[in-house]
Amino acid sequence: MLTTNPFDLPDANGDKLREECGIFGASGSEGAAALVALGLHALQHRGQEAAGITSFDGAEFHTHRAMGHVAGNFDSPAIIGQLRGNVACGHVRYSTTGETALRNVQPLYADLASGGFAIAHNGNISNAMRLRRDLVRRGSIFQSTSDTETIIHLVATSNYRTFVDKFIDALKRVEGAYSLIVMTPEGMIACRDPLGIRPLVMGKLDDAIIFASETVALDVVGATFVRSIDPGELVIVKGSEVSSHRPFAPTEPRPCIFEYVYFSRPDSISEDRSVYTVRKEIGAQLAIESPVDADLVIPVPDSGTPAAIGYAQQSGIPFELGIIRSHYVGRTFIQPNNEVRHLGVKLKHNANRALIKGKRVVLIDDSIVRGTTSLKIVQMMRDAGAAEVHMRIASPPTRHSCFYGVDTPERGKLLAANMNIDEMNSYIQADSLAFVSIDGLYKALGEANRSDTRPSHCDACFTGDYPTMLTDHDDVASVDQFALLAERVS
Ligand SMILES: O=P(O)(O)OC[C@H]1O[C@H](OP(=O)(O)OP(=O)(O)O)[C@H](O)[C@@H]1O
Ligand SMILES: NC(=O)CC[C@H](N)C(=O)O
Ligand code: SF4
Ligand SMILES: [Mg+2]
Repeated sequence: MLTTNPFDLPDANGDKLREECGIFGASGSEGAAALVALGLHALQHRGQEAAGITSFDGAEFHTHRAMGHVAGNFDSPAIIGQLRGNVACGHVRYSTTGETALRNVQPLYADLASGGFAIAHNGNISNAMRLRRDLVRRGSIFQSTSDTETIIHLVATSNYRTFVDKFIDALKRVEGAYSLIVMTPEGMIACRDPLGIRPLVMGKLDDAIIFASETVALDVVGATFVRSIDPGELVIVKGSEVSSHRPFAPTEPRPCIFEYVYFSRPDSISEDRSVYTVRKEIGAQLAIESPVDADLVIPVPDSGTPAAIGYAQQSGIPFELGIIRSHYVGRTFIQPNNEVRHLGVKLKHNANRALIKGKRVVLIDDSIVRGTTSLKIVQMMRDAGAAEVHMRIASPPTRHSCFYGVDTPERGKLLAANMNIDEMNSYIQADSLAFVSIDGLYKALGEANRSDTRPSHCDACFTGDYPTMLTDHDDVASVDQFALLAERVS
């Protein structure tokens, strides 16, 4: 369904696996907002729907939030100039709860009894609906449909005395995934949920303390990496004073393994591991587990590239850029609907014909979600004259939805939730298809295999083993069950 303007894309309908959000905070830096804008720019791959920055000048909070990219929204000196103060935090968004609308763009802000409160959140609260219902019954008036706003109301209605105690009380009532940066008149707090599902790191730039979703954002602003925020840790910055608090009972962390597969930028360091090196290692595992006789290893750019280098090095098959990617199209994960997604893939990738003709090629991509990309790329290789097309995927089949800050399509739309590998192979029309095993993925992280009893990461989208309660999901399921029962009874 094309309009007369082929680039005039219809509104998002939210049924595609999207990425996450990115958060960045700076405390103690003159013109902190400019630094935050640069940091958010480095995190743009994590969220391209909307961006926002809130600053505090010692007396007042200032906010600018808008739909669209960081560059378009924060490249004007007038806007940056109005975000006064030496403390600021910001957010790039992909929505997981609440529609793509200005009222849900973060940082969210409220005037509480304790003063101003701004919050930037990466993750998703898996009992937000239940909490919201209870809060609304008790009189809370929500301004947005975002899960993040429940934290504001829980803080506002907490019976504890100090702000920090109210905040901790609120966190103890939410389940799911959250990396947060919050600002109050007293200072900045950065924290991670007890399982550390979403990432968050701390850096330093002269006297300023920086918090960011990924280390790449520290690099971009010239900050040095200090350490990761620990799962369940709150770091409080008040002027030049930094203190660490651990209000939760210690648990085995479960950071998201998909950060290594796709979300993080390859030049980031995650939990002391280079994301690039892990991706190469996954490719090498894939070559060990699923070798193929071929002439060329070809990456599906962008995020298939490091794994393809690993596959080529391990197999000895030459690596070539057999697909050229347009730099003017973003990630196709985020294309809003099927028609546009197909168009997007064609706009984005093109076969390097001169290289392909008559060759047996191994295509390497990081993941298959709906299969849109694989289907197109295999066909593209055939059209360019490939003799054989073998597809190798640097993650296990994505069979389950994510409830922790990644907007996965519902299960029914995940190719691997509906088909076995042979069926998927027929669907994408490749000569062969293989995925790295779940143990192979853990081997790439330096572990012997996946521990079934104590897995070191969240890998629920591959295994269905969710590390937290999923209250809202279960509520919906029980409502559905109830409706089904009522239907049967009537
Ligand atoms: O099976 P699908 O539904 O097509 O989704 C999977 C594809 O989407 C992602 O690429 P994307 O284009 O989003 O980003 P990238 O440029 O970082 O690879 C991923 O790397 C796969 O190529
Ligand atoms: N992807 C995310 O981390 C989203 C944060 C939050 N749940 C929102 O929808 O705004
Ligand atoms: S379900 Fe998948 S994408 Fe979501 S947090 Fe777990 S590993 Fe990451
Ligand atoms: Mg891709």
